[in-house]
Amino acid sequence: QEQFRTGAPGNASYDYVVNQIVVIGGGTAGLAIASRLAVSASVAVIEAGGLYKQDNGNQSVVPYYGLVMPFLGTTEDYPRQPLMDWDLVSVPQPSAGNRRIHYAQGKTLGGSSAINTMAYHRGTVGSYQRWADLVDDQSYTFDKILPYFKKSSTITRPDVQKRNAPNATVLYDPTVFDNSLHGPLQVSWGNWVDPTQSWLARSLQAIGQTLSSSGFSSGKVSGGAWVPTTIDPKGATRSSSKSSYLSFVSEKNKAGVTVYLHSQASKILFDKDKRATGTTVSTEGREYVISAKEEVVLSAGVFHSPQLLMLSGIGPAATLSTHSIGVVSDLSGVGQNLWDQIFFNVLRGINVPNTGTYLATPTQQAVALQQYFNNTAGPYSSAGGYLSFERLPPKDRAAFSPRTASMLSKFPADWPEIEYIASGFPSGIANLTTIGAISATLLTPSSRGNVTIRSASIADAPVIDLGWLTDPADGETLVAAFKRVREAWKSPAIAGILGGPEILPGDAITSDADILKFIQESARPIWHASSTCAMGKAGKVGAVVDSKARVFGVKGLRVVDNSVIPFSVPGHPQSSVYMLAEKIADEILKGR
Ligand SMILES: Cc1cc2nc3c(=O)[nH]c(=O)nc-3n(C[C@H](O)[C@H](O)[C@H](O)COP(=O)(O)OP(=O)(O)OC[C@H]3O[C@@H](n4cnc5c(N)ncnc54)[C@H](O)[C@@H]3O)c2cc1C
Repeated sequence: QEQFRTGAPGNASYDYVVNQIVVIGGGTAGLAIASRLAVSASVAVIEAGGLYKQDNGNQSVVPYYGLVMPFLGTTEDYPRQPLMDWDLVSVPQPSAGNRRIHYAQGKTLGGSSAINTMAYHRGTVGSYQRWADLVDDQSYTFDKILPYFKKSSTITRPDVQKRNAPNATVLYDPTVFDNSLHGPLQVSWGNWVDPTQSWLARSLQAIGQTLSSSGFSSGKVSGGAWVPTTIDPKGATRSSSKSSYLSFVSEKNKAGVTVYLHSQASKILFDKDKRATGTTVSTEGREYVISAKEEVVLSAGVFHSPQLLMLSGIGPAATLSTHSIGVVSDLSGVGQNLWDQIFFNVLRGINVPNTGTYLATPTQQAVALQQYFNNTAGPYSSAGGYLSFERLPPKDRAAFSPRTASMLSKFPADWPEIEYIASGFPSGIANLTTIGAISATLLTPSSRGNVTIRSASIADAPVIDLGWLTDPADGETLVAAFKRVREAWKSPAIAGILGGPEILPGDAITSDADILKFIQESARPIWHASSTCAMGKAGKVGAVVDSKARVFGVKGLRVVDNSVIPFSVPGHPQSSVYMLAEKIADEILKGR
């Protein structure tokens, strides 16, 4: 049975609580793996945050808000929401306008699955083959992991009547889902389509990114599609790891998960044989130990998993010694190899409505609310939208330096370089309904960042260097993508809706140097950072866990979250995070 504890257990100031398995971090991967393991083990989940419905209300439940939550702002002066977000701000990024970037991460039961923008799709056949090769384990090829993708998700086809959008036809391959498995995560389409997006989709199709007939979940990520989202179609609400996996396990009344809310793990403990025995935890200022008879699973996410490893004596020996932390396992890769995908927008005025147009006045909002409550439809049910992926065409690659061409040639042939997203928002400018945005996201970053610790205390946030644009190949690729975005904006398919010249960066920006400067000054995170505790072959420099997610050099400790995926999967990662949790849960259950 699902249980929540909000205070420290027992009355003493220092207690022991023993479970078979302790999962640190009740986020996307953490709740998925805990729920599966609870079939036969007693599992404790230690989560630093609370319950998002209480702490963030509709914002993290109603799909529309997923796209506009204010605390997702990326500048240093973003509106803070400490009940939901870790308030992480990077060090200045010298190759990106020297900006410090606020990088939102969910601090709540459900983790980042409770604040993400819900797009759901999978990586490419070639990218998973790369994963398998990097970790020397062919059980990571697409064919072999497909059963875990299927096990984790249930798809519901779009409700065409409610969507009421003949120009936004959904195409996907139903054979790569299997609803008979009752996968906890709900995948469906919003019952509303932003008119701006269906217009801008045409511009991307007009420049050669044709509509994919199979969508993006069958191992091909190319061309355009209306992407499905992690929305539960029953009430048109967010499907997070909490609302899906954790509710699923309690419904099935399995052995049970005990969740410790507002509880921060501060140090993983080891016995003399370097076996993980549990973790120290602090709840509302009280310190105690939660012990694990079998194993500890660390699922604290891309920034906090490496932090906790280092605080516990696992990491680069030099870093540990700087902070007087005893070395348990000297692993140079902990906190290194940070991959991140960044994007920029090119904005133009357009004269078609956007979703916000329908929510502009209190009367409109009241109508929309009724549509949402009575019919799970209307603007509040909107999420996801139109995504388009491509490898840049030969004419655009022709400008690449030999080095950049060579860096890009190292990616598998089916790995797209750029993702384009079409969106729009109210303009606030007289006689102009909408500011349309076409963004380009870099999916083949060569720059790498890192995470380290500020001190030996969990109270100090990790130090994050995103490494943005430090490799010139990334700037060159994004300059080429910028030109593709302008080509889309200039396509005759949308000439009739344009209202005035380019708003951002503006028609004066034409040289490669100026375009690059614009990109450096405006690049933003799409929040897909990964790979800071990379999975790899035993003995390979930089590898932190093996292909079963076991940490090298110690026993009884695995890391299962987006930090171990050895690269940023092309596109949006949550499906792969859930897949990994399912795969490792299977592994653990088989070994019990
Ligand atoms: C704003 C945003 C939008 C995104 N949009 C999309 C999208 O549309 N599609 C998509 O596929 N992906 C998207 N992503 C990415 C995706 O959501 C993440 O990659 C994924 O959720 C990461 O899962 P995780 O398990 O690695 O970490 P998380 O889900 O972040 O879980 C980590 C958990 O550990 C907890 N924790 C950390 N440290 C401690 C500690 N010391 N003690 C106890 N608990 C701790 C945290 O509070 C959190 O609950 C988005 C991410 C963000 C932030």
